[in-house]
Amino acid sequence: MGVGDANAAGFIHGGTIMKLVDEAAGLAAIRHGHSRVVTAGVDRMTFLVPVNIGDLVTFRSRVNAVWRSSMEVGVRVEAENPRTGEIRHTNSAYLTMVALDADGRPTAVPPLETTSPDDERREREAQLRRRNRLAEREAVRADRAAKGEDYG
Ligand SMILES: CC(=O)SCCNC(=O)CCNC(=O)[C@H](O)C(C)(C)COP(=O)(O)OP(=O)(O)OC[C@H]1O[C@@H](n2cnc3c(N)ncnc32)[C@H](O)[C@@H]1OP(=O)(O)O
Repeated sequence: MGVGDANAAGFIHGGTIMKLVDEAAGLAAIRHGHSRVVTAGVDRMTFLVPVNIGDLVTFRSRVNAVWRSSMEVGVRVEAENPRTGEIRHTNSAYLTMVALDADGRPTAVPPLETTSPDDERREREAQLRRRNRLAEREAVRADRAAKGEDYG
């Protein structure tokens, strides 16, 4: 990553990392669904340590779980200092991507084949994040309803 991507402190902008995370997630979802996809939500994005100017940054994305048209994609970001070879885990993110048909409507994607205990753990944790997200939405809806506020 170069100086054009950096902020005044000399670190790479979080927004630059987020854009590339989104692109990496999209590619994993397209590969799985064999269709075009859109980002429906970013369920989590963590910034563990900064990415420095000159770091070689790698984005690894994989589909963790599949529902009907939506998929959770996990992205792991690592930054390597090419002078020392030191590799740091800098970011993790979970995004929900939705597959679209030729008319732009959500369309079903193939089931996910889990082949290892790690795959099963990732799928289980993705189900947990989805349950938490939906439960939070319901809790906010109920709270607003109790106060007579609109839920957009
Ligand atoms: C790669 C990019 O950067 S694309 C640019 C950024 N993204 C966009 O512009 C997307 C804009 N949003 C949209 O087009 C729509 O809201 C869509 C396609 C995501 C969903 O459309 P909807 O009319 O709500 O479709 P619908 O209610 O049938 O839901 C389709 C699926 O999306 C899921 N979904 C919808 N909204 C969300 C959300 N906010 N978070 C997570 N999942 C969602 C639903 O759970 C459903 O999943 P399922 O089929 O696996 O059960």
